[in-house]
Amino acid sequence: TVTMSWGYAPHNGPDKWADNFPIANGPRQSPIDIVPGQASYDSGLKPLNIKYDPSTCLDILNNGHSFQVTFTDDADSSTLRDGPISGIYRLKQFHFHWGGSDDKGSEHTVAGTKFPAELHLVHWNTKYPSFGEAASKPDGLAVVGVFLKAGDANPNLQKVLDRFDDIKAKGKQTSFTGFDPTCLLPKSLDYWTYDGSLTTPPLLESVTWIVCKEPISVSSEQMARFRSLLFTADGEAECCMVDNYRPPQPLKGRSVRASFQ
Ligand SMILES: O[B-]1(O)OCc2ccc(NC(=S)NCc3ccccc3)cc21
Ligand SMILES: [Zn+2]
Repeated sequence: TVTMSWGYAPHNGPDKWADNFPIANGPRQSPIDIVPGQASYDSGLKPLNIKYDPSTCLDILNNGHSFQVTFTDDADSSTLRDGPISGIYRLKQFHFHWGGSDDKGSEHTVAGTKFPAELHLVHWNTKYPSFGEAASKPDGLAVVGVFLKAGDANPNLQKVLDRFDDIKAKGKQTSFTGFDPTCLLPKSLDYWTYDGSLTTPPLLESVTWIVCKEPISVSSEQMARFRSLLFTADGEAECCMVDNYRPPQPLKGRSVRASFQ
């Protein structure tokens, strides 16, 4: 099968994904616009229980759609528990989505507000044997989303950005160890949660979304660094990696719950 070269350009971007991935028009697609006034506070929601082990951090990769930091997930070393989920979910990778300017870039929006970027920490349910298996189950994945807001430089984020010279082009990968992504979480772990999907093909409807209310900071210089990455591989005409976000999708009757009042 010729895997479709999906992307974010007019010819292969979000408006074209349904051609090869009909689930793009499914009942629980992501991202969504979160309207705080319409979210219902659920006192039954537990606080997030996040425990990451920096020794599970493996490498950093430019996959042509974003850059991702990947973790070894053959043990319950870096896990997400409680919150809206049951059982133990293991951290697999984190990545970002961002814009070509500070007025756009996040996938989720808050009452229509776009942030310059959004972090996704991807976890899979250990009731399944692997990430690939879990990715096709309705309770298979749990993704923690964190908004990035323009402001002071973020020294923790800088540790990741300092490796960009090694992964500028699509397919580039370099070792990246000893990083604890807890340092990328906001002070408050108040969150909204709803049932959704991957926001990139194959758009599988297997994600319990957990979107933090509080953003973390990023400076405009740091955002410029994100935009210095390339969608393209060495030898191809250079195309800056920007606007790698899917716009909000129809809620289709879903409810969004809040862990806070
Ligand atoms: O929506 B997201 O951008 O944020 C959350 C999230 C998690 C995972 C992905 N995609 C992955 S891991 N695809 C490869 C794959 C997909 C399915 C099976 C095997 C392998 C994208 C996103
Ligand atoms: Zn993502």
